[in-house]
Amino acid sequence: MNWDDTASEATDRLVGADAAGEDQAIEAALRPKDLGEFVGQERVREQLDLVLRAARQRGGTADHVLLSGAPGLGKTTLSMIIAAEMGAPIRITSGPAIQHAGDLAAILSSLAEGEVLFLDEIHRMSRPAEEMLYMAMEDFRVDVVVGKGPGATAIPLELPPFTLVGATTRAGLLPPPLRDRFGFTGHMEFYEPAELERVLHRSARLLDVEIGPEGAAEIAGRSRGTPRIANRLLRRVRDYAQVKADGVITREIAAHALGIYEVDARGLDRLDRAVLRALLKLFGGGPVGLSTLAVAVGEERETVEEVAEPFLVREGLLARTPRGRVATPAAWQHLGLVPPQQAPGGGQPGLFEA
Ligand SMILES: Nc1ncnc2c1ncn2[C@@H]1O[C@H](COP(=O)(O)OP(=O)(O)OP(=O)(O)O)[C@@H](O)[C@H]1O
Ligand SMILES: [Mg+2]
Repeated sequence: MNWDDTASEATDRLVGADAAGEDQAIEAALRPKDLGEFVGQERVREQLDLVLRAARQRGGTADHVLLSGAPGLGKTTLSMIIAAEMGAPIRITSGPAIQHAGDLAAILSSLAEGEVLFLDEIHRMSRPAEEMLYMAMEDFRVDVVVGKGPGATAIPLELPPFTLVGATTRAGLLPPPLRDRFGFTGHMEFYEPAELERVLHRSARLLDVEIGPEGAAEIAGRSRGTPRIANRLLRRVRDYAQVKADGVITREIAAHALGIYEVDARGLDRLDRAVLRALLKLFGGGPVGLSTLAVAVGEERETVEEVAEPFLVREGLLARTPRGRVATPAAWQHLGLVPPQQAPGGGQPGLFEA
């Protein structure tokens, strides 16, 4: 068995960026179908638009495209848009699904001319498959090895021109020879609240939910810059609006509903706040070691480090220093607490220092 506790902990969260069970079915329905519908990511969209237009004008296939960015920012969505814009079919697979080079050879040799091959989690492909991919990308050719040992021969196989779209959450893990073979790399950024509001209005329309501008702003502010989270929070708020009110999502309804789910105004959930509160209240804002902090909140080290901390760091609430975890002034402010040095009576500075 291969239980990945950290991953399951992360996907169970309402504000987790990875796709959870319920998401997968509904995401297909909410996916923008063309570049015009795709919200935000202006730079990537503009660049990609040029790449695709030029390819269409030439009547050829588009260059290989690498999409990198955090989970839930729209990489899979964009890959489908690329195929749609090129009027090409799309084949979907992922790095972990390709165990052997032979698996990849089978997929590549069955591609139609101009087809888009979407390779999700491309950083998790096996080494031999990766090497086969180099040649396929560059020369549209693979060597299929027949037989074993000294009698083995490599039979070259011509491939029809195709467009590889690779997606990765960890661009840094890609070997440079692979990265270099993409004609275009799009880095997906976290979304601005105003962009998430547009995503929310669009999704609400598709889900046939009535939402006011302030309701959308309230949800957007809690969505951690991520459309997937925005769409998920929208569904929870919709339930609440339907059961407890007249179905219309206002600022008040959104704030109430997300309060019930313990997602606060900045998008922190119970775990995030537990970590911050322990850091502030038990350790005076740090520095404190990760293990000590994890014990204090009754979680595994990995959960604190991989599930809670990245967002706290991104939000400027927590810093990882060589001496341990340290809270920033914004953390005190967010939890409505006063740092010890400023407390009336002087507090007890130095008490928790190493
Ligand atoms: N720019 C956007 N405009 C509107 N909706 C978006 C946008 N980007 C993403 N979404 C929505 O967010 C959801 C998640 O997007 P998607 O599955 O493409 O993310 P991803 O980057 O592939 O995530 P992962 O890394 O987990 O595979 C989709 O349902 C999609 O509808
Ligand atoms: Mg995806």
